[in-house]
Amino acid sequence: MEPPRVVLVMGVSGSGKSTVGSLLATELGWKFYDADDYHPEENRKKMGKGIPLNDQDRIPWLCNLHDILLRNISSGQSVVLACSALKKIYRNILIRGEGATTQGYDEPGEKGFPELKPLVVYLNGSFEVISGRLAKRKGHFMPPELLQSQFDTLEPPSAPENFLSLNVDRSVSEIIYFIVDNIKIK
Ligand SMILES: Nc1ncnc2c1ncn2[C@@H]1O[C@H](COP(=O)(O)OP(=O)(O)O)[C@@H](O)[C@H]1O
Ligand SMILES: O=C(O)[C@H](O)[C@@H](O)[C@H](O)[C@H](O)COP(=O)(O)O
Repeated sequence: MEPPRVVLVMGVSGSGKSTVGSLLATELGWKFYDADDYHPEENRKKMGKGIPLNDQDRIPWLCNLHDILLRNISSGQSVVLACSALKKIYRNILIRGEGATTQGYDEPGEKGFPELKPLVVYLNGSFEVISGRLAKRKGHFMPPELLQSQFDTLEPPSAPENFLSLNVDRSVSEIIYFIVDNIKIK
């Protein structure tokens, strides 16, 4: 049997993480988690007031998501996670848990636990395209004014991260096709 896998769909607000992540999970028959659903109330209120989150706000949220990923992988369940994961240290926390705040990228994670080695799908796009999409999006707590701070915080994935960078100018179905194709050949 194939070992369980994780795909992390990341990018700034409005890059298409929730849209691509949920359809991808359906296509693959994997479980889908949207990190937005796991923000504590304080984080939602802060973003709702137009104040960007900082490391202190994000680290406990990311640690909780790490635990969720680990539980799924330990029970043999493959997962797609849509999460902004803007900085490299945030992605490292998703993979390795709280210890990642003091560990280097290549140091071993928690002993006795299966290692999470996600495929990181980075949805990249210009400020203009993404802000245009956010301006049209209805009923979401994230104010479009926070987009610049998201770009300022963003650290795109780089080696040795296992990543795929896809431009959001492509259609959602094309993006999903590329991801599924990449998963099949690995
Ligand atoms: N590749 C795409 N092409 C056109 N519109 C898209 C694409 N991806 C997402 N969208 C639209 O852009 C908006 C933001 O997408 P969403 O999935 O909510 O982003 P995120 O979860 O990253 O904030 C939504 O209205 C969605 O329908
Ligand atoms: O780390 C953060 O600052 C947040 O996670 C942020 O990046 C995320 O984008 C919001 O939760 C809004 O949700 P959307 O990404 O769905 O707009």
